[in-house]
Amino acid sequence: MAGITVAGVARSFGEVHAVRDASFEVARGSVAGLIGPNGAGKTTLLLMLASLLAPDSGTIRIAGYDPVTEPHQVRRRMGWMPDVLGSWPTLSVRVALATSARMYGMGADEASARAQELIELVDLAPLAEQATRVLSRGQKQRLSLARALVHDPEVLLLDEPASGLDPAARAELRELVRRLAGEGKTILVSSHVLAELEEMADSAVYLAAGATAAPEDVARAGRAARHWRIRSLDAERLVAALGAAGFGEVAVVDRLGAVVPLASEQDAAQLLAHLIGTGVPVSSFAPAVGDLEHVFHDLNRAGGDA
Ligand SMILES: Nc1ncnc2c1ncn2[C@@H]1O[C@H](COP(=O)(O)OP(=O)(O)OP(=O)(O)O)[C@@H](O)[C@H]1O
Repeated sequence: MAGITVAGVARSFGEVHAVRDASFEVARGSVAGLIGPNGAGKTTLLLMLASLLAPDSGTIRIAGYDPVTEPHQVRRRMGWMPDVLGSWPTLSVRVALATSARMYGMGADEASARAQELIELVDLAPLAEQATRVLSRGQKQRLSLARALVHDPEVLLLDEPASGLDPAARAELRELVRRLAGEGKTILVSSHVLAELEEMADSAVYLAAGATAAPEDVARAGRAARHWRIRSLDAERLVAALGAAGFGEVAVVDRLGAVVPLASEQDAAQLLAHLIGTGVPVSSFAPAVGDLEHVFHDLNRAGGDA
């Protein structure tokens, strides 16, 4: 059984069709990225998965339970990290976490032990006795993640968890998410930072104008023509060789090298062999953007053309 199953889910707010048709599965013990432009319906979808908003139609299962008819079962097994932490501003980090733990039915001693574990897990020890209102945005994100983990849930829903985090904290978040998935948790993460998701997610759910992209469209987008960035120790020779190779127009030449549109991985392999064969000192040859970003742009372009 999948950790998360969504089939034909829709939700409107009056005339606004925030989610029109969402269908996807996230395998147990895996991380899925939830990707979509602003206003695509990501937060609305996550709220429905978290049992905080009822769908108008469709079915959702979280660890096998229905958030509409079995919200208590879902909340026991699901941790929700909202994009903005709404919390008790005057409580200390430690007391806020212990209070959350008490709300899940833990006794006082168990709750304070859990608070201590979580403070260490998200690296908030030096701030444990501070009121939560004095935390920086990134520190609040870490507290919010700790709160989502209080009851050791099977399924985690993270809405923009990396927002406001510095690069070191982002790297720690990635590691933590991977570790939690390794322990068997099912994790759905929404983020606009696709390079971030690239390193963290096993799969991706693309949402545009309230609808998830069909798997065949995602596969097609993955195979579509894309830009490759090529660097050489001798930029002039590279540009001359590219012109002569006839693989397509060089799109950009800048201090980071040349960017060339190529129809397929086969073309990329052939061009690389050609450049090396003609003696161009190539120092780097790679897709200009990651796979997720490539698919995201291609799907949005295709959606815009429709
Ligand atoms: N409570 C509400 N009442 C009316 N409209 C809403 C409500 N919540 C969301 N919407 C609308 O539904 C659409 C989807 O919003 P949602 O917040 O789910 O998008 P999102 O993908 O999370 O966007 P972002 O990436 O900008 O956070 C938007 O047009 C939004 O204005």
